Amino acid sequence: MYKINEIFETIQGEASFTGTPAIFLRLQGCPVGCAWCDTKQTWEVDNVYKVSLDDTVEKKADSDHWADASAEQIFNLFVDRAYRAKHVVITGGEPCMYDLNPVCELLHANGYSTQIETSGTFEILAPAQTWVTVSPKINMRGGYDVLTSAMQRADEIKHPIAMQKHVAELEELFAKTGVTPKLVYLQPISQKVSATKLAIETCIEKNWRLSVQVHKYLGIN
Ligand SMILES: C[S@@+](CC[C@H](N)C(=O)[O-])C[C@H]1O[C@@H](n2cnc3c(N)ncnc32)[C@H](O)[C@@H]1O
Ligand SMILES: Nc1nc2[nH]cc(C(=O)O)c2c(=O)[nH]1
Ligand code: SF4
Ligand SMILES: [Mg+2]
Repeated sequence: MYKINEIFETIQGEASFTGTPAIFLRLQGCPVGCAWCDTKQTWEVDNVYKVSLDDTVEKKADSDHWADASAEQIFNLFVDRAYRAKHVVITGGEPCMYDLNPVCELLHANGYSTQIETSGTFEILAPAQTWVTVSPKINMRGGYDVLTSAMQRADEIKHPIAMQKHVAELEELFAKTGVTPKLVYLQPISQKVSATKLAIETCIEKNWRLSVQVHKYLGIN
């Protein structure tokens, strides 16, 4: 069973798949505790806030309500809701707290592509075809060995930044893990003007890419 915070259809607003119609599956629970996290409502799994699956679909506002669902229930819901997107983004919270093989395999068998957004603090349990976006949480909870294997598995790295030290810690991580990622995105934290300026300058300097959370500028989910 997966604990679902919300399910909605939108446009992927971050990194390589920006602009791609996608169904978002947001899972409940994350122990990492990033100060600037924009989905703090997903951190705790409180049984008081357990609701029915229908009550987690296309939420009007962020909430810490969640529902249990199996891979089959998730897929059936996509069909019932007549979602048209064929790309599924599994995010959270921290989705790698769950074994994502069952849901990804079922979705692949039914013609969907899958993508995971993860902090690299838990082992990634997902099929080889799944696109993995690692947003490495450096100096946060989670072991270094797990983070290294997540970096090796990653199809893209997406790093939220606001200060020069965030750039330095990313480069230190590349040196420490010996991983030179194919695709590196810098994502300004919370659309801050100074963070955006730093990200633009750094991307040009290092030939990395910019990810600006397009959905937030558009005011969509
Ligand atoms: C909310 S997290 C959920 C998935 C997973 N826990 C992770 O951190 O990758 C999804 C993405 O949003 C990024 N993010 C979270 N808060 C942000 C913020 N305030 N500004 C920019 N990016 C943010 C994360 O680093 C991650 O890349
Ligand atoms: N449109 C849209 N794109 C996203 N890309 C990553 C998201 C996330 O919260 O993980 C996200 C999100 O919440 N909405
Ligand atoms: S790891 Fe992801 S969900 Fe967890 S606190 Fe950090 S940004 Fe938020
Ligand atoms: Mg988001």
